[in-house]
Amino acid sequence: MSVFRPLLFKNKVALVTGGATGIGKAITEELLSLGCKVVIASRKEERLKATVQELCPNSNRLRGKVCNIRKEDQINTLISSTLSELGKIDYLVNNGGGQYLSPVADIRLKGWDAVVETNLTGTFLMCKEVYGQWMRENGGVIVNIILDTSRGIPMMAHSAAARAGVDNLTKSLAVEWAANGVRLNTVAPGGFIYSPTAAANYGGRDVFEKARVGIPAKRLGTTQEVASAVCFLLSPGASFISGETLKVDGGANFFPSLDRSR
Ligand SMILES: CCCCCCC/C=C/C(=O)SCCNC(=O)CCNC(=O)[C@H](O)C(C)(C)COP(=O)(O)OP(=O)(O)OC[C@H]1O[C@@H](n2cnc3c(N)ncnc32)[C@H](O)[C@@H]1OP(=O)(O)O
Ligand SMILES: NC(=O)C1=CN([C@@H]2O[C@H](COP(=O)(O)OP(=O)(O)OC[C@H]3O[C@@H](n4cnc5c(N)ncnc54)[C@H](OP(=O)(O)O)[C@@H]3O)[C@@H](O)[C@H]2O)C=CC1
Repeated sequence: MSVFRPLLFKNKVALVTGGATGIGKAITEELLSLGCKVVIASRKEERLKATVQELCPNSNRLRGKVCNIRKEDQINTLISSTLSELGKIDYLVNNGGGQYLSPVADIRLKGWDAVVETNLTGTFLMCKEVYGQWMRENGGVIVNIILDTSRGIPMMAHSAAARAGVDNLTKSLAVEWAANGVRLNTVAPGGFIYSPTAAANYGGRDVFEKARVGIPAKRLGTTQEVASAVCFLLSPGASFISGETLKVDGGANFFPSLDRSR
């Protein structure tokens, strides 16, 4: 059950990238339950269709739109078509993203560029376009999902660099756009929020289970727990919070050792 008051969200329009799977799907579910209209956007049409069918089969409060956030023209169309269909964009959640595991020595330039384009440039383009087409005149709230990069991320250095860029971009925009009524914050999940799609990218549930020892709470995080943090930051309850980074990691950042061999 939602911990938020539905009235605060009723009839708001939210755009969630990567909203068909994992954390994004949990955010979508929470926003729908609060009365929002939601547009989910990502590359694979079949995932979008399946999620729309599962969560909202009999209404058009949930729409899926194919968009690769590495493509500026596709982002432009995503924003303009959302505005022409739904009339406004109150909330943007930049959740779509990812990377692959590799030591830095083996990362090729093409792979580095792919990860930076997806996570940093994609977020920059989404923010810039939604601001230019709507939020500059009308205000709004943006939440960017990153990884917690505060101690670096060995084997994911490309993504860590890109996500740290998103974190800092968020702070700059929070200042630049404050006078236009736009708030932006970052949510930084610790490494191990279990979802089937996330696990599939990293060798299955076992890889996530092994991380428990490094988490003071001794359990994995859930996608719903990330969704709650996102909805708090979107809500009027956070109306004087901007440029902040909220970690959702069960205290893992403060744990002295992430030695996963124990
Ligand atoms: C020890 C376990 C740690 C678990 C940590 C858990 C914490 C984090 C969890 C999450 O982030 S969950 C989200 C996971 N989801 C994803 O990561 C999915 C999205 N990922 C991607 O789409 C890709 O990783 C991408 C690189 C961002 C985009 O890939 P795409 O295939 O679209 O790019 P291309 O342009 O085709 O490839 C460019 C280039 O990139 C290199 N590369 C891509 N994938 C890999 C790979 N798996 N291994 C090595 N290299 C890869 C490669 O150089 C590609 O060029 P070519 O060699 O194919 O010419
Ligand atoms: N699970 C975890 O432990 C953690 C996850 N995160 C981050 O949270 C976010 C959600 O991850 P999670 O739900 O776990 O994993 P998922 O793999 O389920 O989510 C990634 C989503 O991003 C979308 N996506 C990827 N590349 C693009 C692109 N170029 N354009 C548009 N959409 C794209 C994918 O859809 P499609 O492939 O159809 O395009 C997918 O829906 C990601 O940014 C992830 O890195 C951060 C910390 C920890």
